[in-house]
Amino acid sequence: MEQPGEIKKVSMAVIKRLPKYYKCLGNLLKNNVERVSSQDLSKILGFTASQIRQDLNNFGEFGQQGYGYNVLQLYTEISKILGLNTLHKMVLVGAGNLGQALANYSEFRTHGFDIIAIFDTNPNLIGRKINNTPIYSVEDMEYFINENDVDIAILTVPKDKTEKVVEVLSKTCIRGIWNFTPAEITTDDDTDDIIVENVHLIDSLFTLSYRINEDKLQERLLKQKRKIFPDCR
Ligand SMILES: NC(=O)c1ccc[n+]([C@@H]2O[C@H](COP(=O)([O-])OP(=O)(O)OC[C@H]3O[C@@H](n4cnc5c(N)ncnc54)[C@H](O)[C@@H]3O)[C@@H](O)[C@H]2O)c1
Repeated sequence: MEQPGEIKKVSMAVIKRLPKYYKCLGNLLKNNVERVSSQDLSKILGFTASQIRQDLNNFGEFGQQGYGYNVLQLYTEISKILGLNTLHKMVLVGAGNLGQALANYSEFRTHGFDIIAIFDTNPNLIGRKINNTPIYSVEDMEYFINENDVDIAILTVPKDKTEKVVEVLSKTCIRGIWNFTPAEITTDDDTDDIIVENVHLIDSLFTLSYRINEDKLQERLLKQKRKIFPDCR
């Protein structure tokens, strides 16, 4: 049986829900809530209570019948699983529109993700600071990353520059790339050890568009149905 504190491999679907649990438990802690039931969590999060019990069972036997979950214990455990109990050093590559917006977002630091350097090729940017973080020449990136044991690179360079940057990153100790460019980062022998997480706002917008369309379609179908069956709800 899994003991609290032991970490086992969990599915990607569960991992994607973990930040929601983490934020929710954090809010409960702020409100001095010591324990919570899966039913309470279900009301807050919108997942079914049985889904929640199943998800959280991945991390040990935290829940007790009639007691629920110990909020602090579960919060601490999820923070460990998400790797939030350690400080992550990050660099940002590409200090343009998006890069500057991300560098100015102080919430990353609050959660232990510290952007310690920014790299760019533009001589007008090199030497300046964004949110107190210095911008260096991309020429110095490889040395800097290895010297400072950086974990994560945030990629906000133009699409056609991505491959070159990734080539350099693959020679460093970087473990993860948070890729905001539209470029597909292919993993070869060099980049195999680097985990890539893609963020595509456009995909999210398309999903929203699909849902709006679907909603409109449902309304249209309902209107047509009501014409034929006026009592239909
Ligand atoms: N993921 C998303 O949802 C999303 C949203 C908007 C933009 N983007 C993408 O993010 C990237 C940046 O967009 P932007 O609007 O900030 O562009 P931008 O042109 O304003 O900024 C790009 C920056 O990268 C720098 N740069 C160019 N080559 C470089 C290199 N080899 N090394 C380091 N820096 C280099 C440029 O000097 C510039 O400062 C683009 O690929 C864009 O398509 C993604």
